[in-house]
Amino acid sequence: MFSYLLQKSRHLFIAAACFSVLAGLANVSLISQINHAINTPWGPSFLALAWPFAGTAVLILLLQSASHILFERLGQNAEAHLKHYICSKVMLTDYRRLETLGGPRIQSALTEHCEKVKRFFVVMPQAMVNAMTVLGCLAYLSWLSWQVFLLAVLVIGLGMLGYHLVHLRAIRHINLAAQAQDGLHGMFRALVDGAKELRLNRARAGHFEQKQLHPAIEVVRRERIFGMSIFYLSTFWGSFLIFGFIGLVLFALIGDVPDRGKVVTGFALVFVYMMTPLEALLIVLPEFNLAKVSSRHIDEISGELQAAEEQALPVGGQVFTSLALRQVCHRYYNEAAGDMFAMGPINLQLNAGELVYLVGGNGSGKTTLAKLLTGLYRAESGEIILNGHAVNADQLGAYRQLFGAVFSDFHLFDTLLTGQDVDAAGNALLVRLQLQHKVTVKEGAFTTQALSQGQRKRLALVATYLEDRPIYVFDEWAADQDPTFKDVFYRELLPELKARGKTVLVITHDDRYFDLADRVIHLEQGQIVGEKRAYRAEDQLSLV
Ligand SMILES: Nc1ncnc2c1ncn2[C@@H]1O[C@H](COP(=O)(O)OP(=O)(O)OP(=O)(O)O)[C@@H](O)[C@H]1O
Repeated sequence: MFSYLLQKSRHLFIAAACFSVLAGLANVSLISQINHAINTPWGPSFLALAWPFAGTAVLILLLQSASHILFERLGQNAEAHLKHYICSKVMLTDYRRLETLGGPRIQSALTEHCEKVKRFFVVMPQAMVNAMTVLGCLAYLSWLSWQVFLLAVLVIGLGMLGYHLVHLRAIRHINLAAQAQDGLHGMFRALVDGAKELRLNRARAGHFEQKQLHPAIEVVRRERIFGMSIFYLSTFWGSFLIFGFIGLVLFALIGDVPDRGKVVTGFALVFVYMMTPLEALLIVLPEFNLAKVSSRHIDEISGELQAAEEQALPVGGQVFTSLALRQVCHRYYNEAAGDMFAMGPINLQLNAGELVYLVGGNGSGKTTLAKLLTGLYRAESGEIILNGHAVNADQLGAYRQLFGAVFSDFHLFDTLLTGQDVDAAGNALLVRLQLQHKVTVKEGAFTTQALSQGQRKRLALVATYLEDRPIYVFDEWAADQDPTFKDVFYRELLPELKARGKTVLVITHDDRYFDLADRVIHLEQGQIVGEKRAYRAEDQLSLV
């Protein structure tokens, strides 16, 4: 991911890196000027050194500011780019895969991991300036004494080897913390979404807080402390080597040379000047490693978010006449519980203008069948036949556009994207569903969503109704509506849709209205066990 991001903004990166490198070189030039000034006697030639000094200092400030601004820009660009990239992958990913992957992992990729990758760019300019300063100081050292220079290279080599070994260990802890953090995102959601349940049940709240939330926070805390402590211990190792190096040079290597004072001052100046950037460099290294870990997590998650190919529907697929599931099968496997739910083989045909009810006990597979029918799930085996033509996996995206649906866990968007002026039609529907005093449709959007769950479900119905698709699926829409709205739904809206030639599949337990359906299909344990045409209340569903 890093190389891709760098590649994408390479011009900006090169410019920012050049500013950083120049700032580092200017830093080194400043130290040689200081050393020169220390060894120049007072007089006009000494005073003449002030102007280049001032010029170099101003140049350093300008270069550093420019590189900071450019790297900040790079960081923000990288974060925004990653968010766009992950979001569009999520949008295109197979629905079932998304269900399996789970919201918390995507959430943490979009927040924490993107932020850490951004930090890479934010800390980069200072790291580059520091690295250049250290390299420049080393070059200056080599000019002062090649023996000292070789010793410095040896020390830095040893330091880097130690760092590498230690960081491998630290990253293991940081990874564990990242995994626990993914779980925490789910818990944070439960903290708000489950606020009612938690307040109504102290035992549950206690269990959730003590056995789940706190332990997970604790794991993140502990593993991050371990990981980061190891990182900082490696900084200690680096500083230890530097002190050892300075001691060796000052007390063992220089010896009794002529002009000893001048030589020692020169070395001391370089050491003092080099120490701060070297330490800053050591401290910043963990951030690079954290960014690397996060980038790997983003790679992993986006690898799992596989977009399907998009192809148009088969010829003649656009004008809907009939739809059939042939030998369609699907399985859920719950690894944790060692449990499996198998649906199918299902054979089912829906024709244009048909009103079909799908009934069955809880957990019999009605919603799963609706998800297979609408193309949200890919069948493990079997076929979907649209207007007599098989729909292949790559055509599912186009196929899904035939449907308007309200599932029981619907999400209500503010805007009604129907491509035409729907305010009048929307407001007329709101009147029929007695919501006109609460909400209106204005410029293609609902004026509010601050309504009861049943009222919001009526809004979802309005939004879907206005989409004007050939096939509608309603998953227990009426379950939480009062009798008046059940009547409006079953006796007015559904027959109206049918009269407009729409095909409607209604998942329901409302047996009072079964007689209004053209067909009632009975599902149990993932199998169609009965079907009745022109159903009457006294009818029993017969086995197929
Ligand atoms: N996302 C999922 N992951 C794993 N298993 C699932 C998932 N969704 C449903 N199941 C399993 O599939 C079975 C059928 O579920 P489904 O929601 O299709 O039933 P349903 O007939 O719509 O039930 P209800 O009337 O309660 O809404 C359930 O028994 C459940 O074990």
